[in-house]
Amino acid sequence: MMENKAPIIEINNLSYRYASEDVLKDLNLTVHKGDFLAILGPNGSGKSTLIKLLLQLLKNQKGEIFIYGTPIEKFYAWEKIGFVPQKANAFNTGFPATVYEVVRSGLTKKTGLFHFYPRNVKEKVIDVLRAVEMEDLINRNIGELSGGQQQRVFIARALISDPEIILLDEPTVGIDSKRVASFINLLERLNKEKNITLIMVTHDLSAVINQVTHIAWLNRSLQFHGSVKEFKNINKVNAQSFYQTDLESVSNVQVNGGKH
Ligand SMILES: Nc1ncnc2c1ncn2[C@@H]1O[C@H](COP(=O)(O)OP(=O)(O)OP(=O)(O)O)[C@@H](O)[C@H]1O
Repeated sequence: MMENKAPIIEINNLSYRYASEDVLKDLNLTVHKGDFLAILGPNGSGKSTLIKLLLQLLKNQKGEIFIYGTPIEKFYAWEKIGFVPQKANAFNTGFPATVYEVVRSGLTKKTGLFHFYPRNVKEKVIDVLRAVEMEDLINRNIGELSGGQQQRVFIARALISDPEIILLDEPTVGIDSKRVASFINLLERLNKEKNITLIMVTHDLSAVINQVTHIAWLNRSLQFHGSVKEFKNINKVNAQSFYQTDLESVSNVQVNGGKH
């Protein structure tokens, strides 16, 4: 059972406000090793704020976050945590960087380790590009790639420091729906085969429900957190008020595994 797995992120009574606006209210959430967690919720529900707090781009105001049991303010092993931003199509065709250079830039946190071993860097870049099936495009200009391909490059960039956790903030925005499926399958593979814990903000429940292991439904406070099985069970009981109405209005999801 998942409860036997080690908790790697523990959020206790976390609240956050910008100016006079309470954005996160009294959040409690534990993520275990190997979870593939989708964070869903309406626009403005605090999803990105939560990710920023987990990356310490924002500092805690109230409540605590522990990573591997360490209070996040005292956590320094950031190479264990990768981040994939919402960046599909972020580079135009003239952007002067190759796929190789973009992936290599993910090593900045570990420069000390790789600085004197340029050959190893190249091997490592090829290795992570292979993991996302992009090794053939290593010398291409990043701006010439599709949004979906660029996101794979960003996954490779996150993978290069051998992270144990990857946070993703709406990684499929701007990617056409055919490619979203293969992108989510890639994430599932990283989760299952490399046992990387994934925490992904998404609007698209139907695209991820068969791959993720857990769902957190956020609307400033946490409305639900549990396994996909528990989520489906709740929705059988409470389909109208929760699954159908709330989520469909947010994301135009087609429930029951419908394609779009
Ligand atoms: N830097 C900021 N200063 C003031 N208010 C902010 C700031 N960033 C976000 N907010 C507000 O906080 C609320 C939550 O924003 P957040 O980006 O966390 O939501 P979200 O769930 O990620 O939304 P979306 O799905 O639209 O991306 C919103 O009302 C937003 O306007």
